[in-house]
Amino acid sequence: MNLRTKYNIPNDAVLTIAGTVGVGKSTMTQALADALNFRTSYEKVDTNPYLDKFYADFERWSFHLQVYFLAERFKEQKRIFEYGGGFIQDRSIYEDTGIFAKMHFEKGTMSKVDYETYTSLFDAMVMTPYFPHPDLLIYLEGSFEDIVDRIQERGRPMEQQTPLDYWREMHKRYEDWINNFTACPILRLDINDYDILRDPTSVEPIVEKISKFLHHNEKLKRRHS
Ligand SMILES: Nc1ncnc2c1ncn2[C@@H]1O[C@H](COP(=O)(O)OP(=O)(O)O)[C@@H](O)[C@H]1O
Ligand SMILES: Nc1ncnc2c1ncn2[C@H]1C[C@H](O)[C@@H](COP(=O)(O)O)O1
Repeated sequence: MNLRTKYNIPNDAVLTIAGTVGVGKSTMTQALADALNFRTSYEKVDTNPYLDKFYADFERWSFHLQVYFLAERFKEQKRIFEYGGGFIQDRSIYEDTGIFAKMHFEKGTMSKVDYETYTSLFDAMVMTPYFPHPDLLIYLEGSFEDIVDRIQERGRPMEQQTPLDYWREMHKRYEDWINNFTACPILRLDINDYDILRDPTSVEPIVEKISKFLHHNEKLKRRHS
């Protein structure tokens, strides 16, 4: 019996994985998709035409990059909807505005007019009753030191050349962001509590937690309807 059946995870569920750069979202996306036999929706890094340029010059490229990410994630959202769910999504659309665009605006690497144009586009596309929110956002968290080690280990040159302060600022912002996040239910996982790379059996307790969470929320929804 596969884990989806064993833990009674609805086959149309949409689970999104959130967390700072390098925390382990893509690795978790693959592990959960394999365990549940779900499709994946990845953030494509290698084919992103702006990412390298952005890391070399934040001011010049931050608006272009945000618009690109928004378009890509929106297209993915449409694909997920067309398949009728059953997806694990590598990074949520909410992080683009709540973390990245906001941080670049507040740090002065995105102009006010660009930020306002971007947020009004984002709000019109996403913050509407017509936009399907995920059933669960799985938030991965860990210490700044562990996460920087992972960024180093993965070795993307553009990220290695970025000052540590950038990652420190992002790490802090993520903590504030998740503590105020309300768009959908959240399951928080500490990266020290599992090791899906070296121990494939560690995915099962995560699926069990997801199941409990989804069914608990389902009950709450029924009670309030
Ligand atoms: N559970 C884990 N234990 C140890 N290393 C991990 C784990 N998950 C991911 N990593 C490593 O951390 C790095 C970043 O992981 P990745 O999944 O690409 O992160 P993200 O998608 O959040 O940027 C990769 O080198 C990956 O192999
Ligand atoms: N919205 C974004 N703005 C700026 N940079 C972003 C955004 N979304 C992702 N990124 C960057 C961060 C990483 O360098 C790569 C991939 O992210 P990862 O967390 O490793 O999946 O894209």
